[in-house]
Amino acid sequence: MMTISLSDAGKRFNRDWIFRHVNYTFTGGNAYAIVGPNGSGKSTLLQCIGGATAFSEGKIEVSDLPAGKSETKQPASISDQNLYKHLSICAPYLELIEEMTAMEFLSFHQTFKPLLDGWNEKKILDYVGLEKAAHKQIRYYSSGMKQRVKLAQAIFSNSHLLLLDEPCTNFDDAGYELYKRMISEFGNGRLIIVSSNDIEEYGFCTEKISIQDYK
Ligand SMILES: Nc1ncnc2c1ncn2[C@@H]1O[C@H](COP(=O)(O)OP(=O)(O)OP(=O)(O)O)[C@@H](O)[C@H]1O
Repeated sequence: MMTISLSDAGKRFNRDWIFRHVNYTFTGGNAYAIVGPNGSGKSTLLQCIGGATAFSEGKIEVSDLPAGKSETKQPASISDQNLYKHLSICAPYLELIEEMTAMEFLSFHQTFKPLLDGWNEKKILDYVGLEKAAHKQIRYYSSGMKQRVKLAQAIFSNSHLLLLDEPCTNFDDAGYELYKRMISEFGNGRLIIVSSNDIEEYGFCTEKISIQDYK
């Protein structure tokens, strides 16, 4: 079970503080929404949690208790340098490798981040409705199709921490349905943090963090 604790965490760019004094504990098996207006710092907080960028002040502590171990055992703490091994992320600023086909991309990606047990590239592309485009270069995909690949890559990676930044960008109604189905089928037991302003994207989250409370 993964736990992430933020103590007095803050982030600034140059002289501007984006958020400060965040004291919060995220625990595995739960889903959290980070909400706030455009430019308020939702993506920045998510990137700091994922270790893509550092907090400017405060502390982040991450621990993970392997499944099946007794809760009384001391959880293993995870260093900042190792956190990336435990997480997967879907975000607008992360690029796909457009020269590859979706099949090649998932295949490449799983060489450094294994897929969920029992899944392979073909099964995943079938699941997300891209079976006909599986062997087409991603550069020829529509924006919604690209988003399906991004989301599939994050959700079907075998990770305990799932960071979703505006996960339904460019989705049509069927895309939203697919997203909800994926969360309910593959979200259990994971720690999920969604950064979004769209209730359709974060409606399943049980906890809500308003970034405006940390200005
Ligand atoms: N690398 C950077 N250098 C300087 N300022 C930055 C940088 N990245 C983000 N910012 C600023 O930090 C603030 C928060 O940006 P962020 O992208 O986290 O907001 P957001 O809440 O996710 O917005 P949106 O809802 O539009 O996605 C913005 O004012 C932005 O201009």
